Amino acid sequence: MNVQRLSIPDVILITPHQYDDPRGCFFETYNQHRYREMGIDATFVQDNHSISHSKGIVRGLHCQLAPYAQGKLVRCTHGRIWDVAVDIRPGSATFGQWVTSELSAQNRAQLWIPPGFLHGFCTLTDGAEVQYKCTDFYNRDAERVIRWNSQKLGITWPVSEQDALLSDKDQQAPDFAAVKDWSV
Ligand SMILES: Cc1cn([C@H]2C[C@H](O)[C@@H](COP(=O)(O)OP(=O)(O)O[C@H]3O[C@@H](C)C(=O)[C@@H](O)[C@H]3O)O2)c(=O)[nH]c1=O
Repeated sequence: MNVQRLSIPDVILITPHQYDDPRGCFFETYNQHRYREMGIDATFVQDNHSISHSKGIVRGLHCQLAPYAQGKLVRCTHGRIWDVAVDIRPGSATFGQWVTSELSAQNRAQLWIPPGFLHGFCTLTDGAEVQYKCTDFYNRDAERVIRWNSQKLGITWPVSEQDALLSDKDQQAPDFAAVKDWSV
């Protein structure tokens, strides 16, 4: 298993060890003991499976406010995605900074995004499936949505504004700069 802390060190990129044999391969996608050893002291209560049908679909940026903030362990099980996490933890030295990683069915990589981050992704292939474990339950009222290409954040997405496909909710989301209360 390869464990890499990103430029925001609480965000961790994990590549499980893969066991290959003539039948195919095997790898663990979550092991409480091993993940706790690397600093992911989380209890997961909900698993999500998201299917996107084309390239250039953007989901995000989303979070849930405290006390419903969710940590997420994200992986891509079909196709490729470009995954983004934005630090919105009050008082954090890296507040407003973001990290990205390419997750794919091929590279098996997982991104651990702790509570207190916005999350979003863009599909890089025609068809992508994303599965993620969450540390808290979905709560529509606690959800906050921020514009994916917020000028203030300056995230370099792999898709243009014209080509990006978004939900109505994500299209109408406010800019990061417009939000004054980040009590997540
Ligand atoms: C996220 C979620 C949505 N839903 C419902 C609400 C809605 O009717 C439908 C689609 O929801 P959304 O449009 O919010 O789905 P989506 O845009 O895929 O939202 C997700 O985006 C990524 C980036 C995340 O990080 C997730 O936490 C989640 O916010 O599914 C649930 O029932 N449970 C859930 O956990």
